[in-house]
Amino acid sequence: MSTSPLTPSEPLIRAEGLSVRFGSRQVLDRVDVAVQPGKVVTLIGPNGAGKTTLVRALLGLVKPSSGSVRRRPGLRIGYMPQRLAVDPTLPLTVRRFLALWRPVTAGRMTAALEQAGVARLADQPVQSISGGEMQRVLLARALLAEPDLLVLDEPDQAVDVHGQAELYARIDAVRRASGCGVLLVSHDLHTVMARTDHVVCLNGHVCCSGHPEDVSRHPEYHSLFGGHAAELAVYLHHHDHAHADDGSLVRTTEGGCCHG
Ligand SMILES: Nc1ncnc2c1ncn2[C@@H]1O[C@H](COP(=O)(O)OP(=O)(O)OP(=O)(O)O)[C@@H](O)[C@H]1O
Repeated sequence: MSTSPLTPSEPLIRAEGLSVRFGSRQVLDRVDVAVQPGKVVTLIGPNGAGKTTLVRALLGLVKPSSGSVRRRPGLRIGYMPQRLAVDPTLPLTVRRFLALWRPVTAGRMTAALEQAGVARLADQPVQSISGGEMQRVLLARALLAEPDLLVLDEPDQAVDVHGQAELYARIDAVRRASGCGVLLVSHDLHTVMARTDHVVCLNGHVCCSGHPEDVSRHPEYHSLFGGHAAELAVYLHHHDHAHADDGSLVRTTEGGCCHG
């Protein structure tokens, strides 16, 4: 198994045979995943499946017990964690909160706040903003890195349905403008299926992975997500097309396979 850095013709980041143990408990078992520039890869799986652990191992925050994580040299990663505790006693505006981690120019700060749709909150105390607004502030924080790879751990939690659509539109706009790759953890199967290039269905190991439509037909996906999976299979059945760059319809083929 190679441990050398990835070249420009390879993905931005790649995990191969990645296993993680916490004490005697094996949380990840020989997981393979890779993110290409400009593509969205989504990790789905039940609670405790190891999604956050996989993200943290990719970021170098958790040490694998075996396997490798390789990156392009100099890869800039913007990470939006599931949550970030803010000390309620610290008098911090959103702007100052965002500057806690790295020196930021005023122009970069403004751009990140605008890209995340929170420019109007810049001078509000960070403790006073809502949960959904905080998610977008955390997106702005990830964007300050000017990332080649945006890693978003459940960005849609605490966000209402309207807010979710807007949040995903913003993430999509960033991806299109910068060409960054996106690695997403989500429990929102509808969003995953509609907005993802590649899905990895995780439950300690990779149950199945591939194009969302292919994964939605996979028996392991159905056994993990039960009734929700069936609803989506019906929904997806009518979506046997894609859109070309000019907006025209392109029929896509039925079938395909999943890779475990
Ligand atoms: N630092 C740690 N030490 C011990 N066990 C841990 C640690 N981090 C995670 N775990 C355990 O590993 C398992 C996987 O956790 P993880 O947070 O990766 O799951 P997840 O798929 O992200 O779950 P969720 O959907 O609930 O966020 C859980 O059982 C968790 O308790």
